[in-house]
Amino acid sequence: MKDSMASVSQLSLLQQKLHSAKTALNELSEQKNQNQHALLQFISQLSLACKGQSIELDNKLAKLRHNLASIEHIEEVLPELVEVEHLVKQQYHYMMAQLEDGRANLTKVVRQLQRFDSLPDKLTKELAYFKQDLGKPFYTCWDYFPKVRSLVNFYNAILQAQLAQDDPLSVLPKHRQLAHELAQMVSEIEFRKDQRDQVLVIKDYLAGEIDIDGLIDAYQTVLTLLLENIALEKSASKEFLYVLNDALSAVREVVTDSYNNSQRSFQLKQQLNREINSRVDNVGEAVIDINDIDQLKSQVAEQLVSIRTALGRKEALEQREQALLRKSIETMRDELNELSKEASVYKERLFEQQKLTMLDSLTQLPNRAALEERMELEYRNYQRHKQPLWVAVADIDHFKAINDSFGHSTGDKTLQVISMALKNSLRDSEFVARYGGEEFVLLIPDVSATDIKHLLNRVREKVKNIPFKFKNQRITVTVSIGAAQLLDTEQINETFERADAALYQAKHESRDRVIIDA
Ligand SMILES: Nc1nc2c(ncn2[C@@H]2O[C@H](COP(=O)(O)OP(=O)(O)OP(=O)(O)O)[C@@H](O)[C@H]2O)c(=O)[nH]1
Repeated sequence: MKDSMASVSQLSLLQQKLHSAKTALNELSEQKNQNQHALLQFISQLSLACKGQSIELDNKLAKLRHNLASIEHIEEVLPELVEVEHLVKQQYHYMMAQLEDGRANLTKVVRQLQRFDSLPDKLTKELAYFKQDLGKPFYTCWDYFPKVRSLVNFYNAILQAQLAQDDPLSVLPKHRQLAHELAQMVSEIEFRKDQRDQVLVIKDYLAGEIDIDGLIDAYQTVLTLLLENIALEKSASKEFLYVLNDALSAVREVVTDSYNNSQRSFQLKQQLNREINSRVDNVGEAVIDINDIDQLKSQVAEQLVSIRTALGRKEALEQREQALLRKSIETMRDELNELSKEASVYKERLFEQQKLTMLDSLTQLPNRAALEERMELEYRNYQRHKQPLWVAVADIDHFKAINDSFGHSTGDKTLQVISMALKNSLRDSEFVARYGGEEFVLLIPDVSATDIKHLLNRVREKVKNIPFKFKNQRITVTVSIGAAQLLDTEQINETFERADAALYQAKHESRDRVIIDA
Protein backbone atom coordinates (compact mmCIF):
# COMPACT_ATOMS: atom_id res chain seq x y z
CA MET A 1 0.00 0.00 0.00
CA LYS A 2 2.73 2.25 0.96
CA ASP A 3 4.56 1.39 -2.26
CA SER A 4 1.59 2.03 -4.46
CA MET A 5 1.05 5.44 -2.86
CA ALA A 6 4.68 6.31 -3.47
CA SER A 7 4.38 5.26 -7.08
CA VAL A 8 1.27 7.47 -7.54
CA SER A 9 3.01 10.47 -6.13
CA GLN A 10 6.05 9.81 -8.32
CA LEU A 11 3.84 9.60 -11.35
CA SER A 12 2.13 12.80 -10.54
CA LEU A 13 5.49 14.46 -10.06
CA LEU A 14 6.61 13.16 -13.39
CA GLN A 15 3.39 14.47 -14.95
CA GLN A 16 4.00 17.84 -13.48
CA LYS A 17 7.55 17.82 -14.76
CA LEU A 18 6.37 16.80 -18.17
CA HIS A 19 3.83 19.54 -18.17
CA SER A 20 6.36 22.14 -17.20
CA ALA A 21 8.81 20.74 -19.80
CA LYS A 22 6.05 21.05 -22.43
CA THR A 23 5.29 24.58 -21.40
CA ALA A 24 8.98 25.39 -21.49
CA LEU A 25 9.26 23.80 -24.92
CA ASN A 26 6.29 25.83 -26.17
CA GLU A 27 7.84 28.97 -24.81
CA LEU A 28 11.13 28.08 -26.41
CA SER A 29 9.46 27.42 -29.72
CA GLU A 30 7.59 30.71 -29.40
CA GLN A 31 10.88 32.45 -28.61
CA LYS A 32 12.54 30.81 -31.63
CA ASN A 33 9.71 31.95 -33.89
CA GLN A 34 9.99 35.49 -32.55
CA ASN A 35 13.75 35.52 -33.06
CA GLN A 36 13.37 34.14 -36.55
CA HIS A 37 10.80 36.79 -37.29
CA ALA A 38 13.07 39.49 -35.89
CA LEU A 39 15.92 38.16 -38.03
CA LEU A 40 13.67 38.23 -41.06
CA GLN A 41 12.71 41.82 -40.26
CA PHE A 42 16.34 42.77 -39.84
CA ILE A 43 17.32 41.13 -43.12
CA SER A 44 14.46 42.94 -44.88
CA GLN A 45 15.65 46.29 -43.50
CA LEU A 46 19.23 45.44 -44.44
CA SER A 47 18.08 44.60 -47.98
CA LEU A 48 16.40 47.98 -48.20
CA ALA A 49 19.43 49.80 -46.83
CA CYS A 50 21.84 48.05 -49.17
CA LYS A 51 19.56 48.06 -52.20
CA GLY A 52 21.35 49.00 -55.41
CA GLN A 53 24.87 48.94 -53.99
CA SER A 54 25.74 45.50 -55.32
CA ILE A 55 23.60 43.12 -57.36
CA GLU A 56 25.20 40.14 -55.71
CA LEU A 57 24.38 41.41 -52.23
CA ASP A 58 20.84 42.30 -53.31
CA ASN A 59 20.31 38.75 -54.63
CA LYS A 60 21.80 37.10 -51.58
CA LEU A 61 19.64 39.11 -49.22
CA ALA A 62 16.51 38.37 -51.27
CA LYS A 63 17.31 34.64 -51.16
CA LEU A 64 17.98 34.80 -47.41
CA ARG A 65 14.65 36.58 -46.84
CA HIS A 66 12.88 33.88 -48.77
CA ASN A 67 14.62 31.02 -46.96
CA LEU A 68 14.12 32.53 -43.54
CA ALA A 69 10.37 32.41 -44.08
CA SER A 70 10.39 28.64 -44.59
CA ILE A 71 13.17 27.10 -42.39
CA GLU A 72 12.74 25.19 -39.16
CA HIS A 73 16.12 25.89 -37.70
CA ILE A 74 18.20 28.97 -38.02
CA GLU A 75 21.25 26.76 -38.60
CA GLU A 76 19.83 25.99 -42.03
CA VAL A 77 20.61 29.54 -43.21
CA LEU A 78 23.86 29.96 -41.34
CA PRO A 79 26.07 29.50 -44.45
CA GLU A 80 24.00 32.13 -46.28
CA LEU A 81 24.29 34.46 -43.33
CA VAL A 82 28.05 34.06 -43.41
CA GLU A 83 28.07 34.83 -47.14
CA VAL A 84 25.94 37.93 -46.61
CA GLU A 85 28.22 39.03 -43.82
CA HIS A 86 31.18 38.58 -46.14
CA LEU A 87 29.51 40.56 -48.93
CA VAL A 88 28.48 43.36 -46.54
CA LYS A 89 32.07 43.57 -45.31
CA GLN A 90 33.26 43.72 -48.94
CA GLN A 91 30.70 46.40 -49.69
CA TYR A 92 31.91 48.43 -46.72
CA HIS A 93 35.51 48.41 -47.98
CA TYR A 94 34.33 49.29 -51.46
CA MET A 95 32.31 52.18 -50.07
CA MET A 96 35.24 53.45 -47.97
CA ALA A 97 37.42 53.46 -51.10
CA GLN A 98 34.67 55.35 -52.96
CA LEU A 99 34.41 57.89 -50.18
CA GLU A 100 38.16 58.41 -50.22
CA ASP A 101 38.02 58.92 -53.97
CA GLY A 102 35.19 61.39 -53.54
CA ARG A 103 37.18 63.29 -50.92
CA ALA A 104 40.19 63.54 -53.26
CA ASN A 105 37.95 64.79 -56.08
CA LEU A 106 36.31 67.39 -53.87
CA THR A 107 39.75 68.67 -52.83
CA LYS A 108 40.75 68.95 -56.50
CA VAL A 109 37.63 70.95 -57.32
CA VAL A 110 38.23 73.28 -54.37
CA ARG A 111 41.75 73.92 -55.62
CA GLN A 112 40.33 74.86 -59.02
CA LEU A 113 37.83 77.21 -57.43
CA GLN A 114 40.63 78.88 -55.49
CA ARG A 115 42.31 79.75 -58.78
CA PHE A 116 39.48 82.20 -59.69
CA ASP A 117 40.78 85.77 -59.68
CA SER A 118 39.30 88.46 -57.53
CA LEU A 119 37.00 86.31 -55.39
CA PRO A 120 35.41 88.17 -52.49
CA ASP A 121 37.58 87.87 -49.33
CA LYS A 122 34.85 86.12 -47.38
CA LEU A 123 34.48 83.47 -50.05
CA THR A 124 38.26 82.97 -50.26
CA LYS A 125 38.45 82.36 -46.49
CA GLU A 126 35.48 80.02 -46.49
CA LEU A 127 37.04 78.03 -49.33
CA ALA A 128 40.32 77.75 -47.39
CA TYR A 129 38.49 76.42 -44.28
CA PHE A 130 36.51 74.03 -46.42
CA LYS A 131 39.68 72.66 -47.97
CA GLN A 132 41.20 72.19 -44.54
CA ASP A 133 38.07 70.35 -43.45
CA LEU A 134 38.39 68.03 -46.45
CA GLY A 135 41.72 66.87 -44.96
CA LYS A 136 39.82 64.66 -42.49
CA PRO A 137 38.70 61.24 -43.76
CA PHE A 138 35.06 60.39 -44.49
CA TYR A 139 33.60 57.44 -42.58
CA THR A 140 30.15 57.31 -44.10
CA CYS A 141 28.15 58.80 -46.93
CA TRP A 142 26.76 61.20 -44.35
CA ASP A 143 30.16 62.79 -44.13
CA TYR A 144 30.27 63.08 -47.91
CA PHE A 145 26.86 64.48 -48.84
CA PRO A 146 27.05 67.74 -46.82
CA LYS A 147 30.45 68.43 -48.37
CA VAL A 148 29.02 68.06 -51.86
CA ARG A 149 26.18 70.38 -50.88
CA SER A 150 28.68 72.98 -49.58
CA LEU A 151 30.67 72.74 -52.78
CA VAL A 152 27.57 73.40 -54.88
CA ASN A 153 26.93 76.47 -52.71
CA PHE A 154 30.50 77.67 -53.34
CA TYR A 155 30.01 77.25 -57.09
CA ASN A 156 26.83 79.25 -56.88
CA ALA A 157 28.46 82.03 -54.85
CA ILE A 158 31.41 82.26 -57.27
CA LEU A 159 29.09 82.36 -60.25
CA GLN A 160 27.11 85.17 -58.66
CA ALA A 161 30.31 87.05 -57.81
CA GLN A 162 31.59 86.68 -61.39
CA LEU A 163 28.28 87.80 -62.86
CA ALA A 164 28.12 90.77 -60.51
CA GLN A 165 31.64 91.75 -61.44
CA ASP A 166 31.71 94.16 -64.37
CA ASP A 167 33.63 91.87 -66.59
CA PRO A 168 35.66 94.03 -69.01
CA LEU A 169 35.17 92.85 -72.59
CA SER A 170 38.30 91.89 -74.42
CA VAL A 171 39.62 94.21 -77.11
CA LEU A 172 39.58 92.53 -80.52
CA PRO A 173 41.33 93.61 -83.74
CA LYS A 174 38.02 95.02 -85.02
CA HIS A 175 37.89 97.35 -81.98
CA ARG A 176 41.42 98.55 -82.69
CA GLN A 177 40.36 99.16 -86.30
CA LEU A 178 37.39 101.21 -85.06
CA ALA A 179 39.72 103.25 -82.85
CA HIS A 180 42.03 103.85 -85.80
CA GLU A 181 39.13 104.94 -88.02
CA LEU A 182 37.83 107.30 -85.36
CA ALA A 183 41.30 108.83 -84.95
CA GLN A 184 41.49 109.32 -88.70
CA MET A 185 38.03 110.87 -88.83
CA VAL A 186 38.79 113.19 -85.95
CA SER A 187 41.93 114.46 -87.64
CA GLU A 188 39.94 115.22 -90.80
CA ILE A 189 37.22 117.24 -89.09
CA GLU A 190 37.65 120.88 -88.16
CA PHE A 191 36.46 121.37 -84.58
CA ARG A 192 35.79 124.69 -82.88
CA LYS A 193 38.61 126.24 -80.83
CA ASP A 194 36.83 125.53 -77.53
CA GLN A 195 36.44 121.87 -78.53
CA ARG A 196 40.08 121.24 -79.44
CA ASP A 197 41.33 120.29 -75.96
CA GLN A 198 38.69 117.59 -75.74
CA VAL A 199 39.60 116.38 -79.22
CA LEU A 200 43.30 116.22 -78.27
CA VAL A 201 42.48 114.05 -75.25
CA ILE A 202 40.49 111.69 -77.48
CA LYS A 203 43.28 111.53 -80.05
CA ASP A 204 45.84 110.72 -77.36
CA TYR A 205 43.60 108.04 -75.95
CA LEU A 206 42.96 106.45 -79.34
CA ALA A 207 46.69 106.34 -80.05
CA GLY A 208 47.37 104.34 -76.89
CA GLU A 209 45.98 101.17 -75.30
CA ILE A 210 42.22 101.21 -75.64
CA ASP A 211 39.43 99.37 -73.85
CA ILE A 212 35.85 98.89 -75.00
CA ASP A 213 34.31 101.35 -72.55
CA GLY A 214 36.85 104.00 -73.45
CA LEU A 215 36.25 103.45 -77.15
CA ILE A 216 32.50 103.83 -76.73
CA ASP A 217 33.06 106.99 -74.67
CA ALA A 218 35.35 108.38 -77.37
CA TYR A 219 32.72 107.75 -80.08
CA GLN A 220 30.05 109.30 -77.89
CA THR A 221 32.13 112.42 -77.20
CA VAL A 222 32.96 112.92 -80.87
CA LEU A 223 29.31 112.50 -81.77
CA THR A 224 28.27 115.02 -79.11
CA LEU A 225 30.82 117.55 -80.38
CA LEU A 226 29.59 117.11 -83.94
CA LEU A 227 25.96 117.44 -82.88
CA GLU A 228 26.86 120.63 -81.00
CA ASN A 229 28.42 122.02 -84.17
CA ILE A 230 25.42 121.07 -86.27
CA ALA A 231 23.10 122.71 -83.73
CA LEU A 232 25.21 125.89 -83.77
CA GLU A 233 25.26 125.92 -87.55
CA LYS A 234 21.52 125.43 -87.61
CA SER A 235 20.89 128.30 -85.24
CA ALA A 236 23.21 130.57 -87.26
CA SER A 237 21.26 129.75 -90.44
CA LYS A 238 18.02 130.30 -88.57
CA GLU A 239 19.24 133.70 -87.34
CA PHE A 240 20.16 134.72 -90.86
CA LEU A 241 16.75 133.64 -92.14
CA TYR A 242 15.06 135.70 -89.41
CA VAL A 243 17.10 138.76 -90.40
CA LEU A 244 16.23 138.13 -94.04
CA ASN A 245 12.58 137.76 -93.16
CA ASP A 246 12.53 140.98 -91.07
CA ALA A 247 14.23 142.91 -93.84
CA LEU A 248 11.81 141.60 -96.45
CA SER A 249 8.83 142.49 -94.23
CA ALA A 250 10.17 146.01 -93.80
CA VAL A 251 10.69 146.35 -97.57
CA ARG A 252 7.20 145.03 -98.22
CA GLU A 253 5.73 147.59 -95.79
CA VAL A 254 7.60 150.40 -97.48
CA VAL A 255 6.48 149.22 -100.91
CA THR A 256 2.85 148.95 -99.73
CA ASP A 257 2.98 152.46 -98.17
CA SER A 258 4.52 153.89 -101.23
CA TYR A 259 1.91 152.17 -103.43
CA ASN A 260 -0.94 153.53 -101.27
CA ASN A 261 0.59 157.01 -101.34
CA SER A 262 0.98 156.98 -105.07
CA GLN A 263 -2.63 155.76 -105.46
CA ARG A 264 -3.81 158.65 -103.35
CA SER A 265 -1.60 161.11 -105.23
CA PHE A 266 -2.85 159.74 -108.53
CA GLN A 267 -6.47 160.40 -107.50
CA LEU A 268 -5.62 163.89 -106.24
CA LYS A 269 -3.70 164.64 -109.44
CA GLN A 270 -6.64 163.46 -111.55
CA GLN A 271 -8.89 165.73 -109.54
CA LEU A 272 -6.47 168.66 -110.01
CA ASN A 273 -6.16 167.93 -113.72
CA ARG A 274 -9.91 167.95 -114.04
CA GLU A 275 -10.04 171.24 -112.11
CA ILE A 276 -7.34 172.82 -114.30
CA ASN A 277 -9.04 171.61 -117.49
CA SER A 278 -12.35 172.96 -116.34
CA ARG A 279 -10.68 176.30 -115.46
CA VAL A 280 -9.11 176.44 -118.95
CA ASP A 281 -12.54 175.69 -120.44
CA ASN A 282 -14.01 178.38 -118.21
CA VAL A 283 -11.55 180.96 -119.60
CA GLY A 284 -12.84 180.24 -123.12
CA GLU A 285 -16.43 180.40 -122.11
CA ALA A 286 -15.94 183.50 -119.95
CA VAL A 287 -14.28 185.52 -122.71
CA ILE A 288 -16.75 184.69 -125.58
CA ASP A 289 -19.32 187.33 -124.73
CA ILE A 290 -16.96 190.05 -123.47
CA ASN A 291 -16.40 193.01 -125.78
CA ASP A 292 -14.82 195.35 -123.33
CA ILE A 293 -11.07 194.87 -123.30
CA ASP A 294 -10.65 195.83 -119.62
CA GLN A 295 -13.33 193.45 -118.58
CA LEU A 296 -11.68 190.79 -120.72
CA LYS A 297 -8.32 191.44 -119.10
CA SER A 298 -9.68 191.22 -115.59
CA GLN A 299 -11.62 188.06 -116.46
CA VAL A 300 -8.53 186.40 -117.98
CA ALA A 301 -6.37 187.49 -115.04
CA GLU A 302 -8.93 186.05 -112.62
CA GLN A 303 -9.04 182.74 -114.50
CA LEU A 304 -5.24 182.64 -114.71
CA VAL A 305 -4.93 183.12 -110.94
CA SER A 306 -7.22 180.20 -110.26
CA ILE A 307 -5.35 178.07 -112.84
CA ARG A 308 -2.02 179.01 -111.21
CA THR A 309 -3.43 178.14 -107.81
CA ALA A 310 -4.51 174.74 -109.09
CA LEU A 311 -1.13 174.23 -110.77
CA GLY A 312 0.63 175.26 -107.54
CA ARG A 313 -1.38 172.68 -105.61
CA LYS A 314 -0.52 170.11 -108.23
CA GLU A 315 3.18 170.98 -107.96
CA ALA A 316 3.07 170.77 -104.16
CA LEU A 317 1.37 167.44 -104.43
CA GLU A 318 4.02 166.20 -106.83
CA GLN A 319 6.80 167.45 -104.56
CA ARG A 320 5.28 165.69 -101.57
CA GLU A 321 4.94 162.58 -103.66
CA GLN A 322 8.58 162.84 -104.73
CA ALA A 323 9.71 163.30 -101.13
CA LEU A 324 7.73 160.28 -100.00
CA LEU A 325 9.07 158.21 -102.83
CA ARG A 326 12.63 159.27 -102.04
CA LYS A 327 12.12 158.39 -98.40
CA SER A 328 10.75 154.95 -99.24
CA ILE A 329 13.59 154.31 -101.63
CA GLU A 330 16.09 155.35 -98.96
CA THR A 331 14.45 153.07 -96.37
CA MET A 332 14.46 150.23 -98.86
CA ARG A 333 18.10 150.89 -99.76
CA ASP A 334 19.09 150.89 -96.07
CA GLU A 335 17.25 147.64 -95.48
CA LEU A 336 18.79 146.06 -98.54
CA ASN A 337 22.27 147.29 -97.57
CA GLU A 338 21.84 145.76 -94.13
CA LEU A 339 20.63 142.54 -95.68
CA SER A 340 23.45 142.40 -98.15
CA LYS A 341 25.97 142.90 -95.29
CA GLU A 342 24.37 139.99 -93.37
CA ALA A 343 24.37 137.86 -96.50
CA SER A 344 28.04 138.49 -97.20
CA VAL A 345 29.00 137.60 -93.60
CA TYR A 346 26.99 134.43 -93.95
CA LYS A 347 28.47 133.69 -97.37
CA GLU A 348 31.96 134.21 -96.01
CA ARG A 349 31.30 131.82 -93.17
CA LEU A 350 29.96 129.23 -95.56
CA PHE A 351 32.99 129.68 -97.74
CA GLU A 352 35.34 129.37 -94.76
CA GLN A 353 33.54 126.23 -93.70
CA GLN A 354 33.72 124.80 -97.17
CA LYS A 355 37.43 125.58 -97.20
CA LEU A 356 37.86 123.96 -93.80
CA THR A 357 36.07 120.80 -94.84
CA MET A 358 38.67 120.53 -97.59
CA LEU A 359 41.64 121.08 -95.24
CA ASP A 360 43.29 118.65 -92.89
CA SER A 361 43.10 120.35 -89.51
CA LEU A 362 46.46 119.08 -88.20
CA THR A 363 48.69 119.82 -91.18
CA GLN A 364 46.58 122.42 -92.99
CA LEU A 365 47.20 120.49 -96.18
CA PRO A 366 44.27 119.65 -98.47
CA ASN A 367 42.54 116.55 -97.15
CA ARG A 368 41.25 113.43 -98.85
CA ALA A 369 38.03 115.09 -100.07
CA ALA A 370 40.09 117.89 -101.63
CA LEU A 371 42.40 115.29 -103.18
CA GLU A 372 39.49 113.52 -104.85
CA GLU A 373 38.23 116.80 -106.27
CA ARG A 374 41.68 117.71 -107.54
CA MET A 375 42.26 114.25 -109.02
CA GLU A 376 39.08 114.62 -111.01
CA LEU A 377 40.13 118.06 -112.24
CA GLU A 378 43.63 116.90 -113.20
CA TYR A 379 42.15 113.88 -114.95
CA ARG A 380 39.86 116.12 -117.02
CA ASN A 381 42.81 118.38 -117.87
CA TYR A 382 44.77 115.36 -118.93
CA GLN A 383 41.97 114.18 -121.21
CA ARG A 384 41.87 117.61 -122.84
CA HIS A 385 45.60 118.36 -123.21
CA LYS A 386 47.25 114.94 -122.88
CA GLN A 387 50.12 116.46 -120.86
CA PRO A 388 51.84 113.94 -118.56
CA LEU A 389 50.28 113.54 -115.10
CA TRP A 390 51.96 111.72 -112.19
CA VAL A 391 50.41 110.38 -109.04
CA ALA A 392 52.87 109.82 -106.16
CA VAL A 393 52.20 108.34 -102.73
CA ALA A 394 54.64 109.29 -99.96
CA ASP A 395 54.72 107.60 -96.55
CA ILE A 396 56.86 108.50 -93.53
CA ASP A 397 59.16 105.63 -92.57
CA HIS A 398 58.84 104.04 -89.12
CA PHE A 399 56.53 106.77 -87.96
CA LYS A 400 55.07 104.56 -85.27
CA ALA A 401 58.50 104.49 -83.63
CA ILE A 402 58.44 108.31 -83.32
CA ASN A 403 55.05 108.17 -81.60
CA ASP A 404 56.18 105.33 -79.39
CA SER A 405 59.51 106.88 -78.39
CA PHE A 406 58.62 110.56 -78.11
CA GLY A 407 54.86 110.71 -77.69
CA HIS A 408 51.89 111.38 -79.89
CA SER A 409 52.14 115.16 -79.80
CA THR A 410 55.75 114.99 -81.06
CA GLY A 411 54.38 112.73 -83.79
CA ASP A 412 51.80 115.40 -84.62
CA LYS A 413 54.46 118.11 -84.83
CA THR A 414 56.59 115.91 -87.07
CA LEU A 415 53.61 115.50 -89.39
CA GLN A 416 53.15 119.27 -89.51
CA VAL A 417 56.79 119.97 -90.31
CA ILE A 418 56.97 117.29 -93.00
CA SER A 419 53.72 118.54 -94.53
CA MET A 420 55.20 122.02 -94.83
CA ALA A 421 58.37 120.61 -96.37
CA LEU A 422 56.35 118.64 -98.94
CA LYS A 423 54.26 121.66 -99.80
CA ASN A 424 57.30 123.92 -100.15
CA SER A 425 59.13 121.49 -102.37
CA LEU A 426 56.37 121.64 -105.02
CA ARG A 427 55.44 124.24 -107.64
CA ASP A 428 52.05 126.03 -107.59
CA SER A 429 50.69 123.80 -110.32
CA GLU A 430 51.60 120.73 -108.28
CA PHE A 431 49.45 119.45 -105.46
CA VAL A 432 49.94 117.58 -102.20
CA ALA A 433 47.26 116.29 -99.84
CA ARG A 434 47.34 114.39 -96.56
CA TYR A 435 45.74 111.12 -97.51
CA GLY A 436 45.51 109.97 -93.88
CA GLY A 437 47.85 109.04 -91.02
CA GLU A 438 51.43 109.48 -92.21
CA GLU A 439 50.59 109.12 -95.88
CA PHE A 440 50.55 111.90 -98.50
CA VAL A 441 49.49 112.00 -102.15
CA LEU A 442 51.15 114.24 -104.72
CA LEU A 443 49.68 115.14 -108.13
CA ILE A 444 52.35 116.35 -110.52
CA PRO A 445 51.40 117.49 -114.01
CA ASP A 446 53.62 118.38 -116.95
CA VAL A 447 56.75 116.51 -115.86
CA SER A 448 58.46 114.09 -118.19
CA ALA A 449 59.30 110.47 -117.37
CA THR A 450 62.98 111.37 -117.21
CA ASP A 451 62.49 114.22 -114.73
CA ILE A 452 60.00 112.69 -112.32
CA LYS A 453 62.47 110.53 -110.41
CA HIS A 454 64.79 113.48 -109.96
CA LEU A 455 61.90 115.66 -108.75
CA LEU A 456 60.65 113.10 -106.25
CA ASN A 457 64.15 112.36 -104.98
CA ARG A 458 64.54 116.07 -104.34
CA VAL A 459 61.34 115.94 -102.27
CA ARG A 460 62.61 112.88 -100.40
CA GLU A 461 65.98 114.55 -99.69
CA LYS A 462 64.24 117.69 -98.48
CA VAL A 463 62.38 115.70 -95.83
CA LYS A 464 65.50 113.75 -94.90
CA ASN A 465 67.43 116.97 -94.33
CA ILE A 466 64.94 118.45 -91.85
CA PRO A 467 66.96 118.84 -88.62
CA PHE A 468 64.56 117.14 -86.20
CA LYS A 469 65.64 117.18 -82.57
CA PHE A 470 63.56 115.23 -80.08
CA LYS A 471 64.52 115.14 -76.40
CA ASN A 472 67.92 116.56 -77.36
CA GLN A 473 68.43 113.75 -79.80
CA ARG A 474 69.11 114.46 -83.46
CA ILE A 475 66.68 112.37 -85.50
CA THR A 476 66.54 111.81 -89.23
CA VAL A 477 63.08 111.17 -90.58
CA THR A 478 62.76 109.70 -94.05
CA VAL A 479 59.96 109.04 -96.49
CA SER A 480 59.39 106.33 -99.07
CA ILE A 481 57.68 107.32 -102.31
CA GLY A 482 55.94 105.31 -105.01
CA ALA A 483 54.79 106.98 -108.25
CA ALA A 484 52.98 106.14 -111.47
CA GLN A 485 52.13 108.04 -114.63
CA LEU A 486 48.52 108.24 -115.78
CA LEU A 487 48.05 106.05 -118.83
CA ASP A 488 45.60 106.69 -121.65
CA THR A 489 43.93 103.39 -120.98
CA GLU A 490 43.22 103.85 -117.30
CA GLN A 491 41.19 105.80 -114.76
CA ILE A 492 43.16 107.95 -112.33
CA ASN A 493 42.24 105.63 -109.44
CA GLU A 494 44.11 102.87 -111.19
CA THR A 495 47.17 105.11 -111.44
CA PHE A 496 46.86 105.70 -107.71
CA GLU A 497 46.76 101.94 -107.13
CA ARG A 498 49.96 101.49 -109.14
CA ALA A 499 51.68 104.30 -107.25
CA ASP A 500 50.62 102.70 -103.96
CA ALA A 501 52.01 99.35 -105.07
CA ALA A 502 55.29 101.08 -105.97
CA LEU A 503 55.34 102.61 -102.46
CA TYR A 504 54.87 99.14 -101.02
CA GLN A 505 57.88 98.00 -103.00
CA ALA A 506 59.92 101.01 -101.77
CA LYS A 507 59.03 100.08 -98.18
CA HIS A 508 60.22 96.57 -98.76
CA GLU A 509 63.44 97.69 -100.41
CA SER A 510 64.66 99.16 -97.11
CA ARG A 511 62.64 102.45 -97.32
CA ASP A 512 63.97 106.04 -97.87
CA ARG A 513 63.67 105.64 -101.63
CA VAL A 514 61.62 106.48 -104.71
CA ILE A 515 60.18 103.74 -106.92
CA ILE A 516 58.51 104.64 -110.22
CA ASP A 517 56.05 102.14 -111.61
CA ALA A 518 57.26 101.48 -115.10
N1 LIG B 1 51.01 111.42 -83.93
C1 LIG B 1 50.19 110.95 -84.86
N2 LIG B 1 50.32 109.66 -85.25
C2 LIG B 1 49.50 109.21 -86.21
C3 LIG B 1 48.51 110.02 -86.82
N3 LIG B 1 47.86 109.26 -87.74
C4 LIG B 1 48.43 108.03 -87.71
N4 LIG B 1 49.42 107.99 -86.79
C5 LIG B 1 50.26 106.87 -86.39
O1 LIG B 1 51.11 106.50 -87.46
C6 LIG B 1 51.59 105.19 -87.21
C7 LIG B 1 51.69 104.44 -88.52
O2 LIG B 1 52.30 103.22 -88.22
P1 LIG B 1 52.53 102.09 -89.28
O3 LIG B 1 51.36 102.07 -90.24
O4 LIG B 1 52.83 100.86 -88.54
O5 LIG B 1 53.74 102.55 -90.14
P2 LIG B 1 55.21 103.03 -89.77
O6 LIG B 1 55.55 102.89 -88.33
O7 LIG B 1 55.36 104.41 -90.34
O8 LIG B 1 56.07 102.01 -90.55
P3 LIG B 1 56.33 101.92 -92.12
O9 LIG B 1 55.24 102.71 -92.82
O10 LIG B 1 56.22 100.46 -92.43
O11 LIG B 1 57.67 102.48 -92.38
C8 LIG B 1 50.58 104.55 -86.25
O12 LIG B 1 51.21 104.35 -85.01
C9 LIG B 1 49.50 105.61 -86.10
O13 LIG B 1 48.96 105.64 -84.79
C10 LIG B 1 48.38 111.37 -86.37
O14 LIG B 1 47.55 112.15 -86.82
N5 LIG B 1 49.25 111.80 -85.40
